[in-house]
Amino acid sequence: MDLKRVEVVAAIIVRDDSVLATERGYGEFEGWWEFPGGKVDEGETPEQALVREIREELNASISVESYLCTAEYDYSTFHLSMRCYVCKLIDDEFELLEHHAARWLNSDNLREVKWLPADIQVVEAIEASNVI
Ligand SMILES: Nc1nc2c([nH]c(=O)n2[C@H]2C[C@H](O)[C@@H](COP(=O)(O)OP(=O)(O)OP(=O)(O)O)O2)c(=O)[nH]1
Repeated sequence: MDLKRVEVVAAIIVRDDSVLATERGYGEFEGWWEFPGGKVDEGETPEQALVREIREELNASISVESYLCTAEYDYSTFHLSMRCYVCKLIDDEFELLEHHAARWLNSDNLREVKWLPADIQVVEAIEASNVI
């Protein structure tokens, strides 16, 4: 049987030579690290979903700068299709409304956190780009 397809957007928030990683604060993947974002609602563009999710999760405004990659990954109960965009914080500040922790990671320590399995593809795309 085909797995249910879940469409997600994720923000690769860049500042200087670092990207923002956040630790999931609840649910099945609690304790795993991810790029902030979430599911796209019906009728939303990916960019609109991203701006909404970052407001909900980080109480921050972002500008969506460019498309980076799409991670495709089969979890046991669903297929994840995750579009990732390079973004910038409009103000420097953010709050962790849903996550346990956040870290700014650079190219030397990008692999130090326990990334969600799908995110290894995104880490590779960051490494192959000149994003950080
Ligand atoms: N936001 C985000 N989600 C990711 C990443 N990597 C990854 O596998 N995922 C998965 C985890 C979730 O199953 C799904 C994102 O959905 P979500 O953040 O809305 O999570 P959720 O299911 O807890 O949300 P909700 O239904 O409670 O609103 O994508 C990532 O880097 N960022």
